[in-house]
Amino acid sequence: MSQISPSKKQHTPMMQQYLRIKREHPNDLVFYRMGDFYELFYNDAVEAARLLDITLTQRGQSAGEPIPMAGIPYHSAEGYVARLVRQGHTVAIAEQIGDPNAAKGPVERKVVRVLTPGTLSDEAFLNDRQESLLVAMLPADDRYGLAALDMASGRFTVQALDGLEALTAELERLRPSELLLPEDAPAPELGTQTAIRHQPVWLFDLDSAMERLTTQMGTRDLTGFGVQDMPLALQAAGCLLTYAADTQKSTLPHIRSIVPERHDDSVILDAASRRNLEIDVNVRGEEVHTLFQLMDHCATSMGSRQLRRWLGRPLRDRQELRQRQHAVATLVDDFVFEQVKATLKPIGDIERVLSRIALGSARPRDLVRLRDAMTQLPALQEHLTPLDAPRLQALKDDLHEQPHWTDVLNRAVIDNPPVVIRDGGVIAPGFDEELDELRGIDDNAGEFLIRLEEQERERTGLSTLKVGYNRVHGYYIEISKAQAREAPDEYIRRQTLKNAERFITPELKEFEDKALSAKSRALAREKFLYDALVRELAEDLPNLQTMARALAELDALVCLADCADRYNWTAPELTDEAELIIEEGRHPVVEAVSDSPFVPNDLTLDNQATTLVITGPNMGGKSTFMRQAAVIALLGHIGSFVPATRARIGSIDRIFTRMGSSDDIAGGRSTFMVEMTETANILHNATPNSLVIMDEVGRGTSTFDGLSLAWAAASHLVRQTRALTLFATHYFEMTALPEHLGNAHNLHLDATEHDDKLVFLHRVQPGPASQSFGIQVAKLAGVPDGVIDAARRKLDELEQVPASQPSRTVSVQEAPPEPSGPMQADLFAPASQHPMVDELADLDLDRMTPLEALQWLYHHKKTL
Ligand SMILES: Nc1ncnc2c1ncn2[C@@H]1O[C@H](COP(=O)(O)OP(=O)(O)OP(=O)(O)O)[C@@H](O)[C@H]1O
Repeated sequence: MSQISPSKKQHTPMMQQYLRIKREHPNDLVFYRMGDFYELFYNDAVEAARLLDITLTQRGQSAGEPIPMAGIPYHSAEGYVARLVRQGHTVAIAEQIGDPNAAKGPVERKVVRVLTPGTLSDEAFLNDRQESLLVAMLPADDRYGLAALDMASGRFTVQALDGLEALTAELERLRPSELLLPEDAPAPELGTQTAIRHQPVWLFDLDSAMERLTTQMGTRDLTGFGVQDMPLALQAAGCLLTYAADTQKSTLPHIRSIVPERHDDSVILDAASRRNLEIDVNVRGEEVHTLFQLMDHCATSMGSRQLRRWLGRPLRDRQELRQRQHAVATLVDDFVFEQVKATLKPIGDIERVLSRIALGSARPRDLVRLRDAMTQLPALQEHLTPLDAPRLQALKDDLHEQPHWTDVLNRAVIDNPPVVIRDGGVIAPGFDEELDELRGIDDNAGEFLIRLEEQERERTGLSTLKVGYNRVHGYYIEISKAQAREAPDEYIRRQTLKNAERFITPELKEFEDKALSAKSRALAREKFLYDALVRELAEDLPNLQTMARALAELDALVCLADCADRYNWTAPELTDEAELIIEEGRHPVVEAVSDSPFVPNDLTLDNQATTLVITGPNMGGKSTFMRQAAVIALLGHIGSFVPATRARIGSIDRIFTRMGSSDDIAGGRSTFMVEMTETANILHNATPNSLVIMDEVGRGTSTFDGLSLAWAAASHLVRQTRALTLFATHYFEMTALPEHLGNAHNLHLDATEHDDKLVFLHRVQPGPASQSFGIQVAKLAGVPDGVIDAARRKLDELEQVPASQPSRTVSVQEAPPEPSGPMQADLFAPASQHPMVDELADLDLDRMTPLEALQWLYHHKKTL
């Protein structure tokens, strides 16, 4: 493949210019503007041709070698750029900025913007219901500084994290589009959608970061933002801002504050729990059947993104939650939310419009959207004024009317402007006298030409004479070939066509000069007025951003009220105890997608009952019951109503879930290893205020190992951690736990056999389950009859195993569980007569090599 030749001298001047630009953007695909095309050269061309499936051609030669080239029409560039950026590439747009007529040599060109996955603000590139985040991360030992920016809204946050687990959880929550990290740091495990960019270490320097941040915020220091104790995060923030500003070639005026997100302020969900609870992506990584999808009835995309943020970061601040809840209750009353929602509906994505205004890339329709939003403010005021909720009143104040802007935008912009300002036709008549005058000349042109045509036809007596205009040759008088010879002498030939001749006259030329200059002057004037308007709006950004954020929050609150009404949710009582008490709770998503009626269930987790051991058949509803408890706790912590007739939700600090996982092949960990890693995390980090959900812990290994581990983990949670724990298991032996530990209780779900059919009741009852129905469920799942019969026979056989043999299960009475005693010995108690056990007891492990031990195991395994 042709490489860029190192010798610059031999290249054409244009190529020299290109290579200069390319040298500054070695890692970007450079879109080099040439007339109506963006051209890519050399390796960029090859890469783009492959990625976009466009033709790879050649453009002459430079430095004695052919130049590979691929071109994209300027008008359709947006779609191509979007595709490249979505695939994680970066694109540098080099525009012509000089005047082609004035330039000697190639027109001056400059990179005006670099488009990267995490720094987009254009509508065409973004998912309107989801943020696209640029995140920078700085590791130091086992601590991490993290900064996150949503370029399209200017929301900028920082946080300090302890440990890899916390980092993974945060990255899972933020799902960055692009991640910056020092060049010497290894990239963390992430979803494939994140583009990783290593940055020079010096970009993370603390002093430069402080300088950059204070300049950005226009403050002397950062004390006002409460971030001074987070140096690592600030270093990451500094690097992030440098990178972001560099891509936009702008100072990013819409970033006006830096918000610390402290771990302790929110209910922490680790990465696995976020996935298990299917908050905004389901376990298959899709958005269907998620809590977010169920709840997102927001009127605006700003509201949807706010709701997603709330769900992603449930809060512990009771005051804040109570205020939200009060607002939701007020909106539910008398269905006020319906009116407010209808008023919000016509409002566009003002948050993103304002960012484009700040970045100077706002389009005419953005201004119309802003105007339309402002038109709704009086109605919102009217709806909100009588409502007695402090949060709604605060929002009402932020949504005050904007008479100045409503007036200016109404006068300035026509109703349905074109997509871009390039060809004019955006500024309304009557807004600017000079523009009106220039347009007047242009508008009168039509009349003048008709008059001229009539006059000339009459004067010359030529019936085929007509006056016309084309872009290349300008105005002309056209006469058919047959009559052309009779054209008057002062007619000057301009163009010869097959059947006609075209002429110009001094009068028409004079008119042309005036009309064309009026046209281009009008266009220039219009662009000037448009830019001035955008600049003026940008100066009022703080006020306008407050409005946009209030709109987003109001919309999200209205959405919570809508859900409360639509799904029949109620206000939970938020308490400060370590408790979770639910009456007739439902799982909102299962309820919504299920054809059969959902069976509501109660739950009490408090200091008398910290652990509930849940047994019951497969498909009985254990996972659903546990998940719904977590979802209800989570909803309570975003200020929402919950799917239950009553709920008391204590102050929950973390939600842990250990549920069925798959192999982490990429990470080189088996199912069992993943399961144990997650269990270890819970045992280390859960507190009495944590909600812990354990589903079938231990099933990934042999029965005895699994049961022992499950038992030990559950006992630890009851005795040491005292976390609010739901523990579902298929080990019936686990139901003996409550006999030994007062704070543990049994619950079960049941099924009955009716006419040889299995009917799941889905009703949670006190006490342990009586049987497991595993074989019946297998039958239901379509396992062949022959296999089912064989399984039944095997089951009978196992159930008749004499007590001296290792049994399939350990009955409740036999169950070991002297909690303080050594678990393993107890569990093996019924099997102690087995000769292998005696032999095992006689082994002198201290004198055996690992290999000998392994050989012993192999030997006995063979005899099984
Ligand atoms: N309370 C309920 N009311 C109605 N249907 C329910 C209820 N709970 C669960 N279901 C239905 O039963 C199905 C199985 O539930 P779930 O996965 O919770 O069972 P499980 O006991 O955890 O099964 P397994 O032990 O095989 O994991 C759900 O997909 C749902 O359709």
